[in-house]
Amino acid sequence: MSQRKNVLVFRALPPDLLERIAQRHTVTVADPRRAEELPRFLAALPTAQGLIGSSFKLDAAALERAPALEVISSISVGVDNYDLPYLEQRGVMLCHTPGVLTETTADTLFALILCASRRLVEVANLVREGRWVRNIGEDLFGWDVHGKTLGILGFGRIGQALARRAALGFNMRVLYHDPHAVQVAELAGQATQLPMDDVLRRADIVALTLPLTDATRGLMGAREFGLMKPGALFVNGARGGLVQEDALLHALDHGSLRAAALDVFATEPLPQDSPLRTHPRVTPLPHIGSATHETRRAMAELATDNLLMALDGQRPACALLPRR
Ligand SMILES: NC(=O)C1=CN([C@@H]2O[C@H](COP(=O)(O)OP(=O)(O)OC[C@H]3O[C@@H](n4cnc5c(N)ncnc54)[C@H](OP(=O)(O)O)[C@@H]3O)[C@@H](O)[C@H]2O)C=CC1
Ligand SMILES: O=CC(=O)O
Repeated sequence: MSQRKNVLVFRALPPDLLERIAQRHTVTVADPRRAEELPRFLAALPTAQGLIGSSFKLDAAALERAPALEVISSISVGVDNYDLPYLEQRGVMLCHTPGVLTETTADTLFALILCASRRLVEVANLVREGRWVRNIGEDLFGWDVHGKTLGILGFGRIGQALARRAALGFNMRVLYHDPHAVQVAELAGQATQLPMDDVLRRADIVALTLPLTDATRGLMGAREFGLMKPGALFVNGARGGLVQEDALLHALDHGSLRAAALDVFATEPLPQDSPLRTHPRVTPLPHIGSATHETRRAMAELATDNLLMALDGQRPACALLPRR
């Protein structure tokens, strides 16, 4: 039996998974995003050997308070909340949850495409608010999705799952950009890799499915929105920091972007005074890409497995750091 260690759980876990961890280690549960729990979180950091949670920025300054730390097990695939060079230099293991959320997140992205193209929120509100008194007119017609060209920036797990839905389910052409030359056999003839600017120029719908890093922060700015086809739809299911939000608003209000469908924002939760919250041509979601019962459960299980393996001195398959 390995040594009992201190684990700080900074995002709610299902009770049975908490119990699994507590059988082996000493657990503190404290969500730093809740003001009343922050003091307990800060008090537990100095002795914590394992951290498990998500949706909270743990930068170098925060982790300086955790000198005993051995592993962070993130309940997410994205790891932009962590300072990777700092963790690498300290030798702290970082694990994440790739794969188990891929299909659900691609579903969400495709739902956003359909929702924004067919204006589902607008017309549902018309019915709810008792304004459906005659057949709708052209002012509320939508745009077809089937047969269009979908551009995908970031052709990894989620990008490919989105491409499959588009090409195989909706007869769409797929253009994608990724640093790797990725080929997906079942999409042969229906998905083409191009430089990013060509994807932007040629796609009717552009979707982001790439990670937020120092290299990709602010990737979509005025120049990039300016390259997009007149009347195109922009979809972000990855991270808000990839987009210069002022440039997006400008493209909506003064450029030729038709609409934006966004699951993620530069600041989350979206500030009350953000123009993106109420813009008539923005479909905003509260970062729900992976938020189904089944997938959130699978993510929590995988993160728990990762944590326990790492605290046992093993390297889980989902360890990103230390790099091999
Ligand atoms: N909305 C939500 O709730 C969710 C959002 N996400 C976000 O989606 C992201 C992608 O997840 P996933 O598909 O599993 O990750 P993957 O690593 O499988 O795919 C991302 C791909 O994007 C590539 N990439 C990196 N930089 C660029 C660039 N400048 N241009 C084009 N492609 C680039 C990566 O290449 P390389 O490997 O070389 O870096 C990789 O092939 C996550 O990082 C996360 O931020 C994920 C889940 C849910
Ligand atoms: O945004 C979600 C993630 O898993 O990353």
